[in-house]
Amino acid sequence: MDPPPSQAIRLPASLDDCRIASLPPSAYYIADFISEEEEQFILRKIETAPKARWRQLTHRRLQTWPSDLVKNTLLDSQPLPEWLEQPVVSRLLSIPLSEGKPNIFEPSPHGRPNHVLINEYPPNTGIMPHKDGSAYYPVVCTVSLGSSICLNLYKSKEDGALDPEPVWRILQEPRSLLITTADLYTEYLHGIDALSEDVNLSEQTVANWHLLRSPSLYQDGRYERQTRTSLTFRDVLKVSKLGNKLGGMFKRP
Ligand SMILES: O=C(O)CCC(=O)C(=O)O
Ligand SMILES: [Fe+2]
Repeated sequence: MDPPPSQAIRLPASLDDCRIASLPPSAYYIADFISEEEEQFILRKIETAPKARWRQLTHRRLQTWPSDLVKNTLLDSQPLPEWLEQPVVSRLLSIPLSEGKPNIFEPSPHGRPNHVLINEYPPNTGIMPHKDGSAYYPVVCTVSLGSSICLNLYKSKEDGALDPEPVWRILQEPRSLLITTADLYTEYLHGIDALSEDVNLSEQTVANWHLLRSPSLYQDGRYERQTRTSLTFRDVLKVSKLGNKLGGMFKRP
């Protein structure tokens, strides 16, 4: 299965050009981050991965690449497979934060994402509001495939309880990239409602409305979900070179 030829995707000159202005710093949304051919290619790779790659939760299933974390640590020093590096990681690293500035992963420990979580959401499936925790550098890059879906952002109340009404909603279209960082990583929770359709979609209720590829699709305020697959690219802070250590243990003195 060969990757599709690199398409003429026109990326923004910098992330500044696609910042979601109505959110606290900083979140970025690029509607056309990959082509339809690239979307299909990645979906095929996920589908044809060995069955043992899938972890089945009650409603959702997921894959982790190159492997699961153990105590917040990436034990496997293997690189990501080529189909996750190209085109997504290379494109992520090619966009400067502002013109003339480095990319968003430049200050991260490994200078690039080293881990990808793949989540599959059939209609009526979501993910409970949560924070991503301390295992990762606080930059989250999410590529969406197959369907649009709404991500909700929540604020915790003073007493730590969750305010059940989301403060913002971000609509993620298929082939889009969403990047969330900083306060959105540390102070807010994110989640997806388990719905068959997203409702009440409008310029007033969707934070990234002006950055959408096809706002006219949501003109009546509703979107009936198909299966949406997300790829979450992050830099795991702790990487243990277990393989090398084991190699060392078996060396002759
Ligand atoms: O699928 C998504 O967009 C969110 C996934 C997520 O929040 C997570 O796996 O931590
Ligand atoms: Fe998350």
